[in-house]
Amino acid sequence: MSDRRRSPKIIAIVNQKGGVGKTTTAINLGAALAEDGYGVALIDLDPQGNASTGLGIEPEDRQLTTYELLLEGRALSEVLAPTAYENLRIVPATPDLSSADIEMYSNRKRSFLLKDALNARDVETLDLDFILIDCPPSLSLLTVNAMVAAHSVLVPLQSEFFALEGLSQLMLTMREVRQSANADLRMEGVVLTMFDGRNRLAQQVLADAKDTLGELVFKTIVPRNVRVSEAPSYAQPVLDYDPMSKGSIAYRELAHELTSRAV
Ligand SMILES: Nc1ncnc2c1ncn2[C@@H]1O[C@H](COP(=O)(O)OP(=O)(O)OP(=O)(O)O)[C@@H](O)[C@H]1O
Repeated sequence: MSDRRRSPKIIAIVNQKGGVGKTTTAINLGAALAEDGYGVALIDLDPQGNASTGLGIEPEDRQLTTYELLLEGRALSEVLAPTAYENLRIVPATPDLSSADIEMYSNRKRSFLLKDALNARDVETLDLDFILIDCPPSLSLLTVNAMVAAHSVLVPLQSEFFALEGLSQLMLTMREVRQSANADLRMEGVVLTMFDGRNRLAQQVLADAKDTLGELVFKTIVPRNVRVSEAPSYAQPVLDYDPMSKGSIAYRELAHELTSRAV
């Protein structure tokens, strides 16, 4: 581990399109970073709670969740749950979080609730290098909270028709957040997911993404790989379920690409 920070780097995993690989990337990038010895906390900010399920947190074990972190003043240290990986912990989510958007609106600090929770003093004592935030498929107040709290945004992009269409709206939201609440918010990068190199459309999406976004496109491309899609039903990251699968190799590469940049 090259650069152990006192304050973790906070990365929001965002795409308002559903089913593009946000949760899969949060779980497996988190697992790959943890495998490399980094301390990682994954915050499940999606009321579907798929990241929590995918990491084996049973619904009955989700007493303290992202909801309590955001709306009931619980500290990160209280709501973090262990996973099978020593270095990977998670703040789980339940469907309760779906009402958070509405409840937050009446709060004057509604966009800053997650930032305030992650700025609390206890966070520096938790031995964390990265906090990954798995966002819901919308640009709702929950996602805005993630962007306000984060140092950077990582966008999983599924290699399919219209993949790039939603990006301009996402960039616009980032610009608004920069202007109003988080001037330093950076684009960490765009990672192509579920990529099938034999598919001409996928190749076209990759070419278009590189044209539009240049260096912001990660060199690592996550292939479509059935082992990746099987792993959540065994409540495991694919890195555990099938360590040598193409999906596992890609997520390890993504972790290396991320950490080889200035953190
Ligand atoms: N590389 C991959 N190869 C095969 N299947 C994949 C891959 N990545 C993700 N999937 C599958 O695609 C589906 C959607 O992925 P995922 O849940 O990560 O997307 P999401 O963007 O988090 O969805 P939502 O917007 O609903 O939160 C899941 O069934 C997942 O297992």
